[in-house]
This record gives sequence, structure tokens and C-alpha cells, in this order.
Amino acid sequence: MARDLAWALANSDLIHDRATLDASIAAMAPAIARDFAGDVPVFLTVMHGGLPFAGRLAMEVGALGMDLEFDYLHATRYRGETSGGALTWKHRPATPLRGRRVLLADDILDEGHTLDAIMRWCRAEGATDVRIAALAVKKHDRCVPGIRADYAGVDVPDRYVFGYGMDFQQQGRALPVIRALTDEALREL
Ligand SMILES: O=P(O)(O)OC[C@H]1O[C@H](OP(=O)(O)OP(=O)(O)O)[C@H](O)[C@@H]1O
Ligand code: HPA
Repeated sequence: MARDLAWALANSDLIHDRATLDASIAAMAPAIARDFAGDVPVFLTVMHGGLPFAGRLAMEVGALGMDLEFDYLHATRYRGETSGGALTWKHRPATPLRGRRVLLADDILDEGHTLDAIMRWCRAEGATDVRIAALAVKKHDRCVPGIRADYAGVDVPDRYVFGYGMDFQQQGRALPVIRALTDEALREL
């Protein structure tokens, strides 16, 4: 049965409020500015979910005097579903990556398959250094070995989460908070 955003809101819990998320993004910026000092990395937003986080992160590092070269990519394996499948590339970045340092910005590191594939692709394109900034990291032991966020905002529980870029069936990305569906609600889908 199709469920709408009102149903998801009524069957979920608040995990992180807006102030906490914004503060967690601001807290990532000094380490990024330090690690990339003297470089202008290619800043790759992983669409769609990474969009709100990437915009905010860019302003935070910009405020510290660091520049970024913007580009984006879209690789998806959830396609509006609550469990992942095969990864589909919808858009690859146009910026040549050979010899460049890359900073990936995504909303969530869950099982890591998406960022693993993106990192491999960036390296195959000749990037010299590829780092991950993720707003949320889901806590479980199913992550692809070796994949971790170099810069991480908040932890989220092992439940389906939405808001701040993350969708519930393509809805709710504009919520300025992160919510988690109840396990009962997930079973109803
Ligand atoms: O760590 P993983 O288990 O691979 O999942 C994380 C990825 O899944 C989501 O993208 P999604 O496929 O939903 O595409 P979207 O951003 O366009 O919604 C999210 O934005 C991450 O890119
Ligand atoms: O829990 C999640 N919510 C939204 N999108 C996601 N992509 C991977 N995991 C999730």
C-alpha cells in the first residue's frame, strides 16, 4: 500500500533536530579546511540526498577561507525503496578528476555500497585522494569493509531514516531534521 509523508511522520521518531544537524556540519569544517589546506578539491555532491548537506557544508568551509570546485554525480541503489539493490549511475561528473583531490558529500553512509562504488570510480578516473563527508552514519555491522566517513556528522540507529536530504519514497527530503520510521511501520510497507 502506498504511504504518504503524513503517514511517515506519524509513524516515526525524531532522531536529530535541526540545530544538532547544523552544528554537526559546522563541526566538520575545520578538519576539512586543515586536511585540504593549499588545495581546491573537486567537491562532488552525491545527488539527490546529499544536496542539503553539501550546500551547508560548502558554506561552512567557505567561511574558513577554503575554496571548492563544485560538481555532482547521481548514483542510486534505493530508488525510493527502503532497502537497497543494484547501483545505477544516473549522472557522472564532468570535471576531469585526473590528478585531483576529491571530497564526496553524501547524506548517509549506510551499507557503504554506494560510496564504495563512487570512490572506486573516482580513483579509476585518476583522482589522487578521495575522501568522504557524510551527514549521517548508520550504526550496524553490515558496512562494506574498509569504507568509512573521513568526516561524519551524526550517528543514526539501524532503522530507516528520512529528512535532511533523505527520502521516504521520494518525499520528505526538505525536512530540516532526521526522523526514523518505527520498526512496526517498516514491516507494514
Ligand atoms: O550506504 P548505502 O547502503 O549504499 O546507502 C547510501 C546511499 O543511499 C542513498 O541514496 P539513494 O540510492 O536513496 O539515492 P537518492 O540519494 O537519489 O535518494 C543515500 O543518498 C546514499 O547515497
Ligand atoms: O535509512 C535510509 N534512509 C534514506 N535513504 C537511505 N539510503 C540508505 N539508507 C537510507
